[in-house]
Amino acid sequence: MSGQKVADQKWKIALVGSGNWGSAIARLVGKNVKERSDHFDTEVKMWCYEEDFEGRKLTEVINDKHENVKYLPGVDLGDNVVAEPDLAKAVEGANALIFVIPHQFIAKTCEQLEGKIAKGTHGISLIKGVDVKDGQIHIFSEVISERLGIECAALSGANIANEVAQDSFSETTIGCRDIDVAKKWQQLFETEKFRVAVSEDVVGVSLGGALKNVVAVAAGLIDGMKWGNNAKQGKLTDRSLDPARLGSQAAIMRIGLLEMKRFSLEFFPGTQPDTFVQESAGVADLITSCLGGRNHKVAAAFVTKGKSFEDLEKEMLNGQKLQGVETAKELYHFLETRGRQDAYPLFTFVYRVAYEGVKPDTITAHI
Ligand SMILES: NC(=O)C1=CN([C@@H]2O[C@H](COP(=O)(O)OP(=O)(O)OC[C@H]3O[C@@H](n4cnc5c(N)ncnc54)[C@H](O)[C@@H]3O)[C@@H](O)[C@H]2O)C=CC1
Ligand SMILES: O=C(CO)COP(=O)(O)O
Repeated sequence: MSGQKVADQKWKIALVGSGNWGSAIARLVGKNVKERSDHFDTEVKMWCYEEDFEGRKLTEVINDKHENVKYLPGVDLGDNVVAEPDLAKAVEGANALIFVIPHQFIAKTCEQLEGKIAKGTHGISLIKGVDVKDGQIHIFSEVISERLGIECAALSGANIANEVAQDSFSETTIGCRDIDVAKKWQQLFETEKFRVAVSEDVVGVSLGGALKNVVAVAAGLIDGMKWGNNAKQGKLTDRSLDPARLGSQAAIMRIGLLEMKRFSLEFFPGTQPDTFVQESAGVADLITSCLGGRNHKVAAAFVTKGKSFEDLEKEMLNGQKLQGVETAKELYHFLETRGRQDAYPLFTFVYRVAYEGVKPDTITAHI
């Protein structure tokens, strides 16, 4: 592709991932490439980490029904989205890769891809999390870029997969330093109902999505503590917010947002503080996740059911993965190596509740 302007290149897309968000994005991208076939190859490969589904291979069922019956049931993915269990085959011939797997699996997945990706391939990470190793912290665009030797942008925003899959209106942010490449990604993802803004702040876009997951856990704990009576009366719903407690939620979001910003500026100098307030990847994603995401839902159940996060993830998410609790652990260990846990009381509190048995109702003594 060298020498050719990005706008004139025809991109062939492959997704590395096929979970709840992966499938919703595969559907959206699948529709767009059909409509924009001058710019994109019309087949979209989707790598599936293979598993059995009711006695059959999940990939076979997806390709038969054009539906990810496990991770996005009831949604037509389109006949040009092709599930592929072999990672190397899934990315073969693609020159644009969308990375969308739970963050704990990216290292292993990159390991399998090393040496298999052509120079000049474009990447974008939709993963919400951070990579912490040997006292160092990185965003996943950097990890992918370094491991695979390709440029990698980021996409993050207030995007609940099931809502995007129903074409509800929402916004997102692409972080990409090369404006021509950013425009091409925008052309791939944007629809009338899925608005895509572009920012050069790849780090801010990535950290907004990663860090808000920890805050969403705290928000869920708050809701869980106030749900006691409703739960007993059988009125508990995924999104039941007690109107009398909205101030508590707002307090968690405000405190959380400040920690997110402080953390980003301290450890990723050059992050643009405006990203957190102006972009969907910042405050909008924080609000959405604190009101309605999986992290919030499971954290509320942690209080009401008294089970571990690990057990609740298995029980409530049917194979989908929580990112916030794992991220809280990674942040805690990173901060510990620098003696900075006390500067981030909310992040630290979430870690202590999840892993050290600290009681959620002591939150106000900690933050
Ligand atoms: N679901 C959502 O609403 C949104 C999710 N995200 C982010 O996108 C990323 C991916 O999330 P989802 O697509 O929702 O995934 P998910 O939470 O549905 O996770 C299930 C996926 O993980 C795969 N998996 C399980 N074990 C694996 C392994 N060992 N190696 C590789 N893959 C394995 C499963 O096959 C399945 O495809 C996460 O970082 C998440 O925070 C971002 C925006 C919205
Ligand atoms: O990132 C998300 C919404 O933007 C989804 O958050 P959860 O993983 O908590 O569902």
